[in-house]
This record gives sequence, structure tokens and C-alpha cells, in this order.
Amino acid sequence: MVLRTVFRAVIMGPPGSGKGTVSDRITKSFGLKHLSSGDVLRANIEAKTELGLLMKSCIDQGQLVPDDVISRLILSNLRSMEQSSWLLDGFPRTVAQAESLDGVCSVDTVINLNVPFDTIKERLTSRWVHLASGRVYNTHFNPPKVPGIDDVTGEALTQREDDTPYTVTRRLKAYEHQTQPVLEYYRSKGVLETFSGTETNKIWPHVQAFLARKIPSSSTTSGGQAAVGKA
Ligand SMILES: Nc1nc2c(ncn2[C@@H]2O[C@H](COP(=O)(O)OP(=O)(O)O)[C@@H](O)[C@H]2O)c(=O)[nH]1
Ligand SMILES: Nc1ncnc2c1ncn2[C@@H]1O[C@H](COP(=O)(O)OP(=O)(O)O)[C@@H](O)[C@H]1O
Repeated sequence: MVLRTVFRAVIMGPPGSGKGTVSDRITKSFGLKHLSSGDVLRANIEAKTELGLLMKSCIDQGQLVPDDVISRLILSNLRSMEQSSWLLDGFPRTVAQAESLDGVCSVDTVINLNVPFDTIKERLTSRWVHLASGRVYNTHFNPPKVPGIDDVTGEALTQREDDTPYTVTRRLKAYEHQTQPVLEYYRSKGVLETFSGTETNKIWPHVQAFLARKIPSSSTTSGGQAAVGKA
């Protein structure tokens, strides 16, 4: 009998390190469901929910939103993905968040994108996003086919209000002080895998090979349900 189980991964790295870009490649290659905390927050802002409006000023100022708010939001989303293999992007960003995640499930692997801050700064000011899907472009690295237009839907792309040089500096500070300790937290649990570099196209083959070893019978179907077969 084949026992089916699920695979749970987290992707970490400073703002602009390529988490969204690599997550997109992982979901396409391995069929994991992708949950991005930034996308969930931006969807709330776009929908003008009470929570979204409350969180907007934190985000625009480059600060992290409160642990209890984001933990509740993400853990409730994860409950609806219980039967699926998933990739969590942008959460946890503090040790308190990592502990709250541990309270509901254990993480199989944490992919850490280690990209120098200097590389990141110039990337973010040329980032364009399709808000509804979270698809991300860059005027130099992966431009849309038509400038300012999403390749898939034909809808308009926007620039994030928190991608200004001043706010990016604040976000990098928040990363250093609040998020870097989470790397130590996962390192001590033996699940941290770090990938260093300045170009996603060079980092990606290593991430792909690593996950191919970790998820031996991974599903590449579009169902997004990468059940891992165990003998
Ligand atoms: N120049 C360059 N831009 C990249 C590279 N990888 C990703 N980007 C772009 O950098 C920006 C940040 O990447 P993203 O995946 O959104 O990073 P995240 O903030 O960690 O989720 C986006 O505009 C990407 O298109 C790369 O290797 N070189
Ligand atoms: N886990 C989290 N904890 C606290 N704030 C968060 C979290 N995830 C996202 N945010 C807020 O949303 C903003 C955008 O997040 P995100 O889209 O993940 O940025 P990036 O991909 O550039 O690192 C963060 O700067 C922060 O204000």
C-alpha cells in the first residue's frame, strides 16, 4: 500500500531576493500550492477590508504588521490547505510567527535565498506586479510582453507603494532585526537550506535539484496537490 503524505515548505529571504519568482517556478515544477503573506495582505487592502485598511499604513511604512494579526490570517488560510502540499512565502517573518506555525504543523524544509542587499535595492524599484494574481515582472529581468500589461490577463500592472528606495531601506532593516533570527530558529531544527547568489537563474537550478531530491515522487500536475508517495 502506498502511504500519501504532504510536503510543507517555507521560502525565506530579504525583500526582493526572488521569493515570489522562485515560488512561481516551484509551483510550476512541483505542483505545491503557494501562499504568499504579502499577496494575502495586498488582497485585503485592494478589497478595502477592515483588516486591510488597518494594515496598509504598516506596510507603506516598511514595517512588519503585528504578529497576532498575520499569524491568524495565514493559519486560517493554511487550514483550508490541510490536505495539500504547500509552499509558504513571506511567513514566518519573526520567531513568534515561526512558533505559532509550529503550533499547528511542522515544516519539512525552509529554502533561504541569500541575496546581497545591494543587488536587491535596484531590483525593487523596477518591479511591476499584477495585483490579482501576484505575478511579478521586472523591467530589466523579466519584462512583460507589452509594457505595463500582465501577460496572462491583459490587465494593467502596478508598482507597489512600498517599493520606493526609502521604504525598501526600512524593510531591509526590519528583515535584519526581526527576520534573520528566524533563520537561526530553523537552522537549529535542521531544516534550513541556504542558496546564495545574485541571479535567480543561477540559484534556481540548485533549488530545483534540491527539491527534486526532497520530493522524489512529486506531482507536476496543475492540480497543485503534490502528494508525496512514501513506500
Ligand atoms: N535583475 C534581476 N531581477 C530579478 C532577478 N530575480 C528576480 N528579479 C526581479 O526582482 C524583483 C523582486 O523579485 P521577487 O520575486 O518579487 O522578490 P521577493 O520580494 O523576494 O518576493 C522582481 O521585479 C523580479 O522580477 C534576477 O536574477 N535579476
Ligand atoms: N509574515 C509577515 N509578518 C509581518 N508583516 C508581513 C508579513 N508578510 C508580509 N508582511 C507585510 O507586507 C509587506 C510586503 O510583504 P511581501 O510582499 O512579502 O514583501 P517582499 O516579497 O518584498 O519581501 C511587508 O513589508 C510587511 O509590511
